[in-house]
Amino acid sequence: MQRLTSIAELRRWRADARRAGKSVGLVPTMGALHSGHMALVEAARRDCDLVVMSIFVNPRQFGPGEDFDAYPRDLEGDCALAEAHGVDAVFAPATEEMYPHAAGPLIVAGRQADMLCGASRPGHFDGVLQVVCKLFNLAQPQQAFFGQKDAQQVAIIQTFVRDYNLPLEIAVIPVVREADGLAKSSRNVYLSAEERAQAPAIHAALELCRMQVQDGLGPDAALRAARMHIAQHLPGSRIDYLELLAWPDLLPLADDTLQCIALAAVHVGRTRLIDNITFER
Ligand SMILES: Nc1ncnc2c1ncn2[C@@H]1O[C@H](COP(=O)(O)OP(=O)(O)OP(=O)(O)O)[C@@H](O)[C@H]1O
Ligand SMILES: CC(C)(CO)[C@@H](O)C(=O)[O-]
Ligand code: BAL
Repeated sequence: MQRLTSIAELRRWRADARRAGKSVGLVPTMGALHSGHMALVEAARRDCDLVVMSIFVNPRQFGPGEDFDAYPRDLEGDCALAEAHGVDAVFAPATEEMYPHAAGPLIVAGRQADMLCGASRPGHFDGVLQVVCKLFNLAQPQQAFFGQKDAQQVAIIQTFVRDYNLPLEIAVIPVVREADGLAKSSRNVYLSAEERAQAPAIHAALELCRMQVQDGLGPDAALRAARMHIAQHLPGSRIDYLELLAWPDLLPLADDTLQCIALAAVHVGRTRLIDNITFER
């Protein structure tokens, strides 16, 4: 596996792939890799000749007071795991390599960024689009792989790719969970033993919401039941949002909505966890 740290090295790697007639799959990550990331790698290996993974904790998607400094970093462990899973190249640039200027031209995410995580993390999705756009331009992948765990991110990136006619396909990989239902996340390491034991209540609440809707209950009643479940099973937590929307456009449910998504962000101690499930009504 090749380890690339400069933009020039990534460009050379990409040019070699083109000369060899190989297709490229990009897996963008912030590192602290787990089996959720590996599901993205496996899909990329199935679909593409070569897989490049980026590992970059992108400062521009963190707001003031967020966990940029505390975010788990383990480049050596990540590279070993990536290599063991057949990643061909890891691109792990320094911040100055990606952002040589203090301020760059901003990409402003549209309507889909005004709610959910975008409402509590203003500017977050502008930062995501900025780094993702640079990675797409550098790696020029035929496909880029993202996790459904970050559902709003997926919707915003898909809209961006469509609106700007970017020449690549976005592949979306289902949420990988622990045996008890907790979505795998690099931030799970922040949880205390007690918080970790209670955290599966988020997924259980989303499932409860799904069952209620599929049993014919209205969205408000289903969301109330889900909120109550979290209050009972995750005492001391704070719900940032818990919503039921149409998927993938993230619009309010209409009478004829078929594809739904139940999404939650919950503060568990000092950790903010997100999760979602999609289902048919
Ligand atoms: N449990 C998971 N299942 C599927 N995809 C995942 C999962 N966790 C992360 N991913 C995907 O991996 C990619 C990189 O995510 P990232 O490096 O932010 O990891 P993360 O575990 O989501 O971290 P955090 O929870 O701190 O945001 C994203 O596309 C994300 O959706
Ligand atoms: C897509 C991404 C790697 C951009 O920094 C990040 O938002 C993430 O890990 O989901
Ligand atoms: N996976 C989303 C990246 C973030 O929380 O900044």
